[in-house]
Amino acid sequence: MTVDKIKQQKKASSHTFYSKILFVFSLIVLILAIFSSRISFPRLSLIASHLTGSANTITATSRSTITTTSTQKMASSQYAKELEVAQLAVQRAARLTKRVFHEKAKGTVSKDDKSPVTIGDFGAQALIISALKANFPSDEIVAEEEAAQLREDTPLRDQIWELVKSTKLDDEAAEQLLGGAIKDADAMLEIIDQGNSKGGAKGRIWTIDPIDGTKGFLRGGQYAVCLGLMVDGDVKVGVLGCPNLPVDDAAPLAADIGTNATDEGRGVIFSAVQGQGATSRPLGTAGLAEGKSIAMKPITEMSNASFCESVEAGHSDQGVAGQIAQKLGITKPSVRMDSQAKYGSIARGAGDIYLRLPTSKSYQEKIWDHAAGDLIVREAGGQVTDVSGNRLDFSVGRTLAENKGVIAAPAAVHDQVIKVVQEVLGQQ
Ligand SMILES: Nc1ncnc2c1ncn2[C@@H]1O[C@H](COP(=O)(O)O)[C@@H](OP(=O)(O)O)[C@H]1O
Ligand SMILES: [Mg+2]
Repeated sequence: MTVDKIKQQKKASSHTFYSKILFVFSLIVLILAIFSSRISFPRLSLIASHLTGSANTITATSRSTITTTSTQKMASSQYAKELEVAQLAVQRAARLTKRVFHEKAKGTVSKDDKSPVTIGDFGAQALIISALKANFPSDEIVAEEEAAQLREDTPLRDQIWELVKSTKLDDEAAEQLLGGAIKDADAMLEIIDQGNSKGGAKGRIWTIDPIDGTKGFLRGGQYAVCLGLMVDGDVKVGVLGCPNLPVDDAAPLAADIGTNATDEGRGVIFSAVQGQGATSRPLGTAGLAEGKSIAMKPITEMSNASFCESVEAGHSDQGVAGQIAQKLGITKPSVRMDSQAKYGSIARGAGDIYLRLPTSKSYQEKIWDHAAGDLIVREAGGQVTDVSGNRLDFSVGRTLAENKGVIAAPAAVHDQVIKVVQEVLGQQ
C-alpha cells in the first residue's frame, strides 16, 4: 500500500467519524426541539433543514411560513365574503324599497296576523335571497315573508316582478357577485319561499327582514332592510340598510327623526362582524362606499342621556319605558322611531339607550327583528339583553322564545339600566 493510499483511507474514515458525530448531535437537537413547546413547526423544519442541508426542506419551510401567515390573515378577516355579499345585497334591496317608498300606492296587503306587507317587502326579500343562494347555496334562510298570497294574486305578483327585474346596482362587478337577474316571475316566488327555514342551533342560517318597520315605511318614517348570519345559533355578521337615517354619524337624534323623511343627506348601511367591530357607510346605488368605524357614546351623566323606543305603542310599552327613564334620571323625552334604525342610531352614538318593553305575555319577538342590530350594538361597545338581563338567544327557532323585551345600552351602564327595569317591572 502506498503512503498516498493510506492517507486517503485515514481521511475517509475520519470523515465518516465526523459525519456520525454530526448525525448523533443532530438527532439530540431534534429530540430536544420536539419536546420544547416553545419551538414552532416552521422553526423546527428550519432546524432540520440546517442539519440535513437540504435545499428542498428550506423551500418547504418558507412555504409553510407563508401558508401560516395567509391563514392568520384569513382568520383576521373571517366572514369577509359574507360581509361583502350581505352589504351589496342590502344596498340593492334598499334601492328597490326606495322606489316603492316614493310611490303613493305601495301594493299593501294584509297578512294573516293582520300586519301589513307591501310589494317592497316581497321584492326586497326576493333580491336578497337570490344573492345569498348564488354565493352560499347550502346555507339556510329564515325570512319574514312567504309567497303564498302572491300565487293567488297574479296582478300583485306581476307588479313585484316588474320591480325586481328592473332593480340593479350601477356596478357590473357588484351585480355579477350577487348572481345577476332572477329568471322569471315563477322563479321569484320560489326564491321568496326559500326563506322558510325553521332556524335553530346548528349550521349557517341567514335571517332577513326585507322591510323592518313596515308601518313606518307606510307612514313615511324610518325603516330598515335587515340581514344577519348566524352560525350555530350565534350571530356572526349583521347588516342594516337605513335609507331614511342621516348619513352623518354625528347628526344628533332629533325628535322628528321618525317622521318627515327626505332623501337629502340620508341613507346609511351599518354592519358588523363578530370580533371585528362595527362600521357605517353611506347607502349607495353602485359598489360599496368607504366605511367608518362606529362606537357608542359613553354616558357620563344619565340626565343627559337619550333613549329611543317604537313609534307603535303596541310594539313596546311606552308608559313603562317612561317610568324607567324617569327612575334612571333621564330628562329628555324619548325619541320614537320605527325599525332596527334604533339599534344603528345608538351604535353610532346618535342616541344612547334602546328600550323595548313587552306589551303582552304571549308575544314572541322575531329573530329577523333583532339579529343584525344586536350584533352591531355589541360590536360598537354596547350590551343587548332582554328585560331580565339575559342575552338574546337566536338559537331556538324563528322567534326569541326564551326572551322578553329588549334593553340595549352602553356596556358600562347596562347593569344599572337592567336594575331599574326590574324595579319598575316588579311594581307592575
Ligand atoms: N306586539 C308586538 N310586540 C313587539 N313587536 C311586535 C309586535 N307586533 C309586531 N311586532 C314587530 O315589531 C316590528 C317593528 O318594530 P318597531 O316597532 O321597532 O318598528 C315589526 O316588524 P315588521 O315591520 O317587519 O313587521 C313586527 O315584527
Ligand atoms: Mg320587522
